[in-house]
Amino acid sequence: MKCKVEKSKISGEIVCPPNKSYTHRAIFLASLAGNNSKVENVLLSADTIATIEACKKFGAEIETENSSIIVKNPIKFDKIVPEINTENSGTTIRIASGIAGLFTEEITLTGDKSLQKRPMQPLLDALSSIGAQCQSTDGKPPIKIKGKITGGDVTIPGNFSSQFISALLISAPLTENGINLSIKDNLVSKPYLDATIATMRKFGVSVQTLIPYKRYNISPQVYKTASFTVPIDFSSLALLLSAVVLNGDETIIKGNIGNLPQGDEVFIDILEQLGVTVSIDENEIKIKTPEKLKGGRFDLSNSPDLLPPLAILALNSEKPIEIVNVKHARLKETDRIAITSRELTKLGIKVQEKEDGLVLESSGELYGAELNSENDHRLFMAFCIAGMYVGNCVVTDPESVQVSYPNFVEEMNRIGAIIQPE
Ligand SMILES: O=C(O)C1=C[C@@H](OP(=O)(O)O)[C@@H](O)[C@H](O)C1
Ligand SMILES: C=C(OP(=O)(O)O)C(=O)O
Repeated sequence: MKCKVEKSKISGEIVCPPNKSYTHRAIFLASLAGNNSKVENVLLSADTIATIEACKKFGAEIETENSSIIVKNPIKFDKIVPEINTENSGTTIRIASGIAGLFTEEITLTGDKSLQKRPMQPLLDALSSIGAQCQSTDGKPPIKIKGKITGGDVTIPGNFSSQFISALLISAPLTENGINLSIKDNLVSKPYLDATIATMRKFGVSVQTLIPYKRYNISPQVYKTASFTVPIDFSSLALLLSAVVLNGDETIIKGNIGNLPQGDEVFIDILEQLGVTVSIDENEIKIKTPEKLKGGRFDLSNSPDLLPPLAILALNSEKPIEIVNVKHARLKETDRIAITSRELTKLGIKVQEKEDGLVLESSGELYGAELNSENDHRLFMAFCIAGMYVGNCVVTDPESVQVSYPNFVEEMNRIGAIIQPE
C-alpha cells in the first residue's frame, strides 16, 4: 500500500493519542496484580493489543470497556503457555520475556519479520544468570524461555535498549530472592526506566535506586490492585508538533498531559531551541513558528523516537540540524538513521549519516519523491508530514500506523492534510 501526499496546510483542533509505553506497562502490571485492577484512557493499537493478548495467554482474565481495561484475575504462573506472538512490538516481547522467566514450563516468544531482527541476547543472558534456561535464533526472536528465575545479582549492558532493564525490574519482585541489578555501560533511553519505576510504584511495588541508571535493588514484593490513567503520548505529540511547525496555522493539540515522566517531553525544549514559541495550558498546546527554524545540535540518547519528527524539521531550517548519540535508533522497527538519511535525501535535504546520528541541511531546492517508510510507523508519519510541506510525494506502508496511531491519516485529513491512499 502507498499514500499520495499533496502540499497541504492544517488548522483546527486535534487530540493526541494516549501513551503507548505507559499503556504497555499498566496492562502488564495490572495483569500481575489482578483483582479488578483498571487501566483507563488506554491506547488501543496493534502494539498494545499484542500486550493484552500476551497477558491473556499468560492466564490473565482481561475485559475491555471503551478506552479502559479491567483485569478480573491475574496471570497464572502454572498455566501451560506454548507460544506468544508479540507481532511488531519490542516493548511487549521484552517485558513478556521477563514474565516468562517466572513460569516453570518452557514458553516460546516470537514476532513479525521486523521483530525477528531485534536484539534479545543481553536480556536472555541476564535471565539465564538468575535461573532461566534460554534459547534464541542468533540472539533474536523466536526465543524460548524456561523458568523459574529465583533472583539474586544481575548485570546487564544498558547501551542497546532500556527495555531489557524494564523487563528485569517488572519481574524482580516476584522472584524468591528479589534482584540486585547492575547496569554496565551507559544506559540509553533512561526516562523509560523512570516510567517503569513510576508505574510499578502505582501498583504498590517499590524499587530502591542505589545509583540512578546504574544500580537498583528490588526486594520480593506483591503487586497490588490499582487504577491507572494513561497520560498523553509525547512521542506521538512530537509528530503532531512537527506537522504544525511545518504545515499548521492555527492548530491546537489537546490531551491529558499528566505528570508522569516521559523522555520525549524534551521535544518542547528542542522546538524552543529551534525558535518556536510553545504555550501549554489546561491540556492544550499551541505554538508560534518563525519564518525559518534556527537549526542546532541535539542529543537524542534519552529520546530516540524523536529522530523522525526532528529530522524532517530540516526542511524549513536556516542552519543544519545535527542529531547525535542515538545509535540505538538503528535497533527499532527499522534502522531509522539509515532510512531517514536515504529518504530525506530524495526531497533535496543534504544529509551526512554518522554511526550515531545525522546532520541534515536543506539545500533550498526541494522535490516531491516516493518515500519508502519500510513499514515503520514513525517513519511513515514523519514522511507524510514532510510530504505535506514539499508536495507531490508518495509514502509507502500506511498500515504501519496501526501499531501506535491507528487513525493518523483520518485525523490529519480531517484538519486539512491531503493524504490519499492509492
Ligand atoms: O520502554 C519503552 O516503552 C520504549 C523504550 C524505547 O526503546 P529503547 O529503550 O530500546 O531505546 C523506545 O524507543 C520505545 O519506543 C519504547
Ligand atoms: C521502537 C518503538 O516501539 P517498540 O520498541 O515497542 O517496538 C517505537 O514505538 O518507536
